[in-house]
Amino acid sequence: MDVTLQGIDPATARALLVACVTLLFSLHLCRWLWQRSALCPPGPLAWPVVGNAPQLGSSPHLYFARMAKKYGNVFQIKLGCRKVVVLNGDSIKQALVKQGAEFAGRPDFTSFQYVSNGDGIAFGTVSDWWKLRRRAAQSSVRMFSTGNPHTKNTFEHHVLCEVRELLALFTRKTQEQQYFQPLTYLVVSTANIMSAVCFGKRYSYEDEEFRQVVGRNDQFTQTVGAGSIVDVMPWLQYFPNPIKTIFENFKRLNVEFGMFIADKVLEHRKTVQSSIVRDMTDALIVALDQLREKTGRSSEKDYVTPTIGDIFGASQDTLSTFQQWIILILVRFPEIQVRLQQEVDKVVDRSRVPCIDDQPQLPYVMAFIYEVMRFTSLVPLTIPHSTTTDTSLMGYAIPKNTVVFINQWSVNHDPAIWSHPETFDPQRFLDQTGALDKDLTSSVLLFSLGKRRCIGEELSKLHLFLFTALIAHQCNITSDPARPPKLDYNYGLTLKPHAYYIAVALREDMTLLNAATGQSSSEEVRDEPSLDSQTKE
Ligand code: HEM
Repeated sequence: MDVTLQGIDPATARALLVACVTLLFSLHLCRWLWQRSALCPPGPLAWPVVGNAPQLGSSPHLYFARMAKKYGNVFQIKLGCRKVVVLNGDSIKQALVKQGAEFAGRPDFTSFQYVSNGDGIAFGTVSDWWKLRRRAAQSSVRMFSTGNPHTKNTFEHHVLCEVRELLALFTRKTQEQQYFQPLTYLVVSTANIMSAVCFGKRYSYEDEEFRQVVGRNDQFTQTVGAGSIVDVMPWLQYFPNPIKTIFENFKRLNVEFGMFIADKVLEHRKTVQSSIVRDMTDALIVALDQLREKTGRSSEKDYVTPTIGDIFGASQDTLSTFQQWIILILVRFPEIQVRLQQEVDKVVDRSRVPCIDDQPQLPYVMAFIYEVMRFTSLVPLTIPHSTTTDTSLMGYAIPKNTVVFINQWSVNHDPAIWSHPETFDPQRFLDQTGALDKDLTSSVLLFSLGKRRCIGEELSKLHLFLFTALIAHQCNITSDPARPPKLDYNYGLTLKPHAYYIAVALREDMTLLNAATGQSSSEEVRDEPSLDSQTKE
């Protein structure tokens, strides 16, 4: 030691030491950075400030599917200054089911704070209290839909009554205008079914407050859908621009929606009894009050409003959009409408209306519904997820709090699963004996998977079955030859079909529907609707 250091003064020795340590540290850092970048998901080059936002275009799910072909099922983009990992194809099951807890978070997006005041289930991130509330919400949904034969029958009655009102309205509109736009009526009709189960009340098609509350779904879904600009470039809120205006409207509609729901909860609280649970709001008041007591949160705020608000909001938007697609597809493919009619006529005949118990005997109806789910993928990306911890997926490192987009569309249009995925063909879900192919129906991804899977899946399938079977049994729907229907849509959390025009003719009269709903055939339909907004669609 003495020999090597001989002739070197202490200051030089110290400098050499520092240089060596710095060199070693730099080498180590370079290696670490290299390793990290090697493990990062690949992805397209991003622009400064805006990232890949301009590339998303009007259909981000299609852009993501194209990028997945280039970079693989797990890739990364930048939106504004946020990194977003996009999952496609088989990586979705791996993340949401096999590594469910790690991918179950929600990002801290600005828009999410305004939905249900940031206290809801759908847009809130995971916590123990959130899990308890989610479970309570799930069981109250079941209690008023698919829980047992009695609840199923009550739910069926709500659907029957609303389909009856809707068809009476549609035939009257056809008489008055020949061809009319059905989109808004389908929203009010669906919202009424969910209002009956959530609040024990239906509304007239003319009710201004109700129309205001449910008539702005498109503004809501545009802002919370994956790829929404305000969430990744929040600075856009601070000076006048179109995004700021959209966001201001979004905030206003959330406040108004919250007030509508809070009012219903308040009314229920005045008369609720734990021995007679009348509807989902009652069920949630009882369940959440018990939970608050059990967990020592009695003094905390009331979570009934955000919870029932999420159920009502999530259900009426998705189900009404689904119905809009069903009607559009029936007029776009009239031969499929005829095939549905043939099946229901054969199984149900013309002496009664279709009911829940007919479902196993109506495989083509179910095949049609699954094909509408697959083909439209009307919720193309789920609500954005985030990682709850540092994790890795398919060999790529994904840090905690990374925003994750789940591209359901990519699964439903994967040519490895579906032959000619761009063709609408319900037959693909039937096996050689004409029975529903359960393996294939379970390959459709629309309600997500894992810990964030939709809590309304069973209710939705029951609702959509009844709606489709009743429509096929009761009426003929045709499109306006002067305005042929197109399958175009506006992107958002749900894909909204563009306006289209239809005419509706009853196949017989309303006698069977009246009898099934306990309505005398001479009775007038309850409301005379005049939705001005129809002309604005
Ligand atoms: C066709 C109808 C429907 C479709 C396509 C649909 C689809 C979805 C999707 C894709 C999600 C997001 C899952 C995720 O982020 O991974 C979701 C969440 C949710 N849905 Fe549905 N949904 C439908 C109907 C309903 C109904 C009828 C209800 C209530 C009765 C409902 C209540 C909810 C709730 C509360 C969540 C949030 C779950 C969570 O964050 O843990 N949905 N739904």
